[in-house]
Amino acid sequence: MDIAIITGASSGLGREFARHIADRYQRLDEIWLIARRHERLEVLASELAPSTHTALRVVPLDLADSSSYGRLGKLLADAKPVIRVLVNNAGYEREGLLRDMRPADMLAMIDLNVKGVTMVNRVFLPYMSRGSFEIVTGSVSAFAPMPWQAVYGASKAYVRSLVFAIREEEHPRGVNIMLLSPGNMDTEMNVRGSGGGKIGMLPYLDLAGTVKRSLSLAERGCGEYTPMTFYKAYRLLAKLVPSTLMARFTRLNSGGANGRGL
Ligand SMILES: NC(=O)C1=CN([C@@H]2O[C@H](COP(=O)(O)OP(=O)(O)OC[C@H]3O[C@@H](n4cnc5c(N)ncnc54)[C@H](OP(=O)(O)O)[C@@H]3O)[C@@H](O)[C@H]2O)C=CC1
Ligand SMILES: N[C@@H](C=O)C(=O)O
Repeated sequence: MDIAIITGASSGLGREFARHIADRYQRLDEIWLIARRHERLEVLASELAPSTHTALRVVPLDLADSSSYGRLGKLLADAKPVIRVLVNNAGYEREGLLRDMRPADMLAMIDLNVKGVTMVNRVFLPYMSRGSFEIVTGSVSAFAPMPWQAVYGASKAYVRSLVFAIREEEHPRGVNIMLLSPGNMDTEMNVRGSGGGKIGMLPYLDLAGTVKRSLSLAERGCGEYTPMTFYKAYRLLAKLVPSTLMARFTRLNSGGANGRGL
């Protein structure tokens, strides 16, 4: 049984991936939609059902909760699928001065963006084989330290490092892993116009275009995709300039002394 799996499918980028995958890979037997909000996933599944022969499986899970990995392992052991496409996308973001942040928010980012993204790989990679590919959603926030988004940026820097390492581990058996590093996207996480800071004035990506291009690049074995020339230039800048100086620059873009939205 050939399947695709999308985490964070209940909104934003993940939901867009689900729509495109259902349309693009009509030969899949099942698509598994994972997120916490069960009803949202059910609505998406019924929206997609009329235009695909692929079965849609709603898998409501909290990927920040360690017990979910065992439950996924059990589902996989029962179904014994070949995972053709994996979109490891669920993410959580809260910002503020680290010394003032709610510990629960900080832990939620670490539990999902670091632990969850890592364990999704551990659980699913053994079921992927030659020709399969994974897209992991990182962020431009990984390129340089991000004052007022310190934990989120660091969690995405972890993702970036993880992806490039396991990409090499998986290459010999023909499984491609691609890091997608988006800039601003108008989703629940970052509703356009809702923040007071300067980051909100940076360009926003077109979700459909980003998803289409990501799938075609990952299919072809690409390892990294940063949409938009503006964010590619930022990636290059962050490579050339020392991190301490970059942090000063990103601090200004985060809203200066008061930070973004504070
Ligand atoms: N929006 C932006 O500007 C940018 C976003 N990103 C990254 O893109 C990815 C997608 O985010 P985006 O679509 O923008 O944001 P959304 O908030 O719209 O989507 C986040 C998704 O993650 C799911 N999710 C959150 N927490 C958990 C959890 N504990 N367990 C399982 N699923 C969870 C949410 O579903 P539910 O709440 O139902 O669990 C939702 O489906 C994230 O990794 C984000 O960090 C990167 C760069 C920029
Ligand atoms: N979530 C984003 C910003 O708020 C990002 O990853 O840049």
